[in-house]
Amino acid sequence: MLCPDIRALRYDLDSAERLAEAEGLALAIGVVIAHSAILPVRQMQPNTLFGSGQVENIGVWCEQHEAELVIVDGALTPIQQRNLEDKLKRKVIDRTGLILEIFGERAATAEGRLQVELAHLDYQQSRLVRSWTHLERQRGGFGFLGGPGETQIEADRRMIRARMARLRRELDQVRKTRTLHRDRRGRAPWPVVALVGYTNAGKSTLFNRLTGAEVMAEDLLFATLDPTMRAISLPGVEKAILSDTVGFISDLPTQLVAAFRATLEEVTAADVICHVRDMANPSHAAQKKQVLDVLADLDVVDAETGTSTIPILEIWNKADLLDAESLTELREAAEGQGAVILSAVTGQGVDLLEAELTRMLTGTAREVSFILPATDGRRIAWLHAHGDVLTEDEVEDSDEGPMRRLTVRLNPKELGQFAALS
Ligand SMILES: Nc1nc2c(ncn2[C@@H]2O[C@H](COP(=O)(O)OP(=O)(O)OP(=O)(O)O)[C@@H](O)[C@H]2O)c(=O)[nH]1
Repeated sequence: MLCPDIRALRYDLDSAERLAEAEGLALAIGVVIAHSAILPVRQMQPNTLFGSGQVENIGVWCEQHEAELVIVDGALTPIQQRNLEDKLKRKVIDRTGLILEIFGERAATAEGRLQVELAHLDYQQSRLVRSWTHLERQRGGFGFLGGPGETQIEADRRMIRARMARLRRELDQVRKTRTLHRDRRGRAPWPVVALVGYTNAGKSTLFNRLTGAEVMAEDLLFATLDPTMRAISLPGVEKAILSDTVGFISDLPTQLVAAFRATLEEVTAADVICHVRDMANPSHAAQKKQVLDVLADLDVVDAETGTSTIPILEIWNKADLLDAESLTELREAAEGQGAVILSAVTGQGVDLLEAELTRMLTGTAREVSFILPATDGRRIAWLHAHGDVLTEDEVEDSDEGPMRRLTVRLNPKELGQFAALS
């Protein structure tokens, strides 16, 4: 596992933290790490990224440890990858390749799988295109055109393009179905709580604790690629939906940002976002920034002011790993910031989280539209008595007799009461 420390680049995490994260990612797909190194790169070498002395050292490590795979936690051009493979006589993958492997292994839903395949093809295509232009330039230099190489690469590119077009159509279809489901849920009288957080922060553990579900308890990064939704009950709120999301990681390669944005769309429909943070991790501040950047990307948080369109509750997790002194300091800070300190593993503090969620959910009113038979005087009167009716009109051309459409502001508790009327 090689972590290039490239002088010309700015990193959010320091190199030891980056290496630790990358090792975690590799472990998540069952790679056994024989040797790790941080390699300073003063000047990026176009052919091999690393300098020739460094490449030699890598070769020695590979021999010593009988390594089968070399992972470079950075971006390699197709040429660098090929040259390194030639010199080291081993498979070499870069960070995008590694994350694609993980995503590929973890994708659970149809949409997740389609997205992973699309991202994979996109990655392959860029490699083919680039090596093709490279070949073309060479051929031009020798003064002849065409040749067997070109036809093969052209054919590969055509095949990839066709497959990508088909995948996009399938994805569109899956998304339409998902939106339909979400609309249906949007009309359902249950508030949605979305768990977000940096990878390994403890979202799945907390999700299991709150829902009582044995979903995944392994010590794995990316235990969740696709949002998982479950109903939870909170004191005072009849029912709420808890959704777990994919863990955020630093430096997500751009091809993947687009591909995985959709898995986070659930977050934009949430009533409350719980941001789970691993307070025992020394990089928790940098990790928080990464999470807020992703939320800004989803237009949930304003990148300039830091204000959010959806209330965000910070959960300071892994309290059991902190010493008494740090815990006292955190308690004071949490009070000022409205954060909840807990341990998803021991369960300590989870009752405080439930109480805070109840408070937030019963406090926030939502705009909901109902279409009711005009003859249903009881429920229409109930909405006027309990909610804030914003609009009320007749639905034209209804097949089911005269209907009325009411747009009402109700808090989740009232929504639950209204549902219980029918
Ligand atoms: N000691 C301690 N360990 C915790 C706590 N919460 C989670 N963990 C551990 O942290 C690791 C990661 O937990 P997960 O729940 O899988 O983390 P996640 O945020 O869902 O991770 P991704 O799926 O990668 O996004 C596991 O080994 C958990 O057992 C906690 O409160 N205390």
